[in-house]
Amino acid sequence: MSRIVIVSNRTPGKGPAAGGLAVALRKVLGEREGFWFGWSGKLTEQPARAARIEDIDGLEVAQIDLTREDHHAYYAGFSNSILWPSFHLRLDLATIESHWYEGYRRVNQQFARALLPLLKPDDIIWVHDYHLIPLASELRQLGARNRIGFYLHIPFPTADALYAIPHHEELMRDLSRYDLVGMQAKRDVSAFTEFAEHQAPSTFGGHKVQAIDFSRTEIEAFPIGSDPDAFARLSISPAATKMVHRMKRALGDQRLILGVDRLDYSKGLPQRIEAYEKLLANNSRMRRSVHMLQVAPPSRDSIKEYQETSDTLDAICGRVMGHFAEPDWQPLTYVKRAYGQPSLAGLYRMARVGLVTPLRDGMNLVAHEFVGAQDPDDPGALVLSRFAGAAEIFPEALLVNPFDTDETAEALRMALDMPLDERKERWQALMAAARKYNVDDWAVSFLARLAPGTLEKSSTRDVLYLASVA
Ligand SMILES: O=P(O)(O)OC[C@H]1O[C@@H](O)[C@H](O)[C@@H](O)[C@@H]1O
Repeated sequence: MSRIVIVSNRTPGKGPAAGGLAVALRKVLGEREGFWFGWSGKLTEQPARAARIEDIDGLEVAQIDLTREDHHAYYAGFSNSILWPSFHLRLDLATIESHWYEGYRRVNQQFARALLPLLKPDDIIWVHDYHLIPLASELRQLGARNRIGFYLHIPFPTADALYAIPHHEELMRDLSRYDLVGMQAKRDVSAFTEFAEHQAPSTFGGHKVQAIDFSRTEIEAFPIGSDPDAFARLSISPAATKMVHRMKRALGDQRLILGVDRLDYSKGLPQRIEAYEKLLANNSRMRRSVHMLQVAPPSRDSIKEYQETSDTLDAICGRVMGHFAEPDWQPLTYVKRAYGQPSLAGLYRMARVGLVTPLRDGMNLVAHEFVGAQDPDDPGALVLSRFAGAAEIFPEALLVNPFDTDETAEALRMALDMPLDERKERWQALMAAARKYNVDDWAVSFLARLAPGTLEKSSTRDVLYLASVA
């Protein structure tokens, strides 16, 4: 049986795996032979030529060190100051320093050179996310003939945003070197197909670039999910229950509105707090009977735009507190810290409203986990951005335009006033979808498509969208 090789920028660490994705991919590697390859998290003077292989809680992990300079250009630079904002349609927040591309490319070459000697001819390689778009090209250039798949965890940009990315044509050509490209949502496959079918002439150097041949590459939507039943169990675990008791002591009868997001400008946090501010302003009866908790662990804080988002959020939260707080009532708690899955599961379960309003998001697993954690007899309501991939899976959520804070405020009011029967009905549909699009089937479906015949597909989920681009 072929081995599976997972490649991603970050590798799983020691101790309990944090997210559903890491758990699912660990499971794939637990059931089959294979290993995980990625950056070690270490920065060195000299680039590492060979990977160090370690056993991490029974999982074989091969890691390489990067130089500080390369890592900066590859991670904070090209990946997170150009690709991330552009793919999330925030060109206003992109820093277009095209020289970062060299570092990005160098790191991808370094990954390929260190990975190649570890490969067997029939290994199936699964590359994850925007940091590693060129990896298949680099491996193929070194002679690898393996089946190689790529999964993009973030949204695919519209054509205009794509054209603003330096070297976008090379990146698209790189994608054509994969056998399978997986995306989160139908809209991403459509955006990709739009580019592939109407490739604009190059704006660089005045010469026409030969059209990219995508005929060997399958493009398909594989919406990622969570393990909602595991989350349901976790939400009544002792650690979760401890958190619930703690919160109940603090909240009394107040209904909880909960947001949990990395502190990232794509998550729409300022707009979300403004919507809550409008809820309180327009519905004085809600004051003292609701409380909003926003958990926002800091992220990528070496990047200026992230620091600015953090400052903006501090100011908005301060404004709401100053305006509505009373000596014995606070409208809002804002926590800039990460919590473990059990505590989060407890918080999700006790929340009356899950508020998930990214301005643009690949999928958004918080929405899935919130659904999984609800009490079937008294479920909370989900207010969800139309611009999260999750909106394609969860039409029974209260879908909002997160830029329209009046609309989000009104959805919050509806969620808080929603009768129990309606909450149950909506939740049952949401839970059925969360189960159908679960993370285990996601991994199996992707691998079955990447290596037909060598893997059994046990999934019952539908293929959402398949585009064949010639
Ligand atoms: O790895 P970072 O920069 O801390 O970001 C966390 C994660 O953010 C996700 O949204 C990306 O798709 C992942 O690839 C990434 O690992």
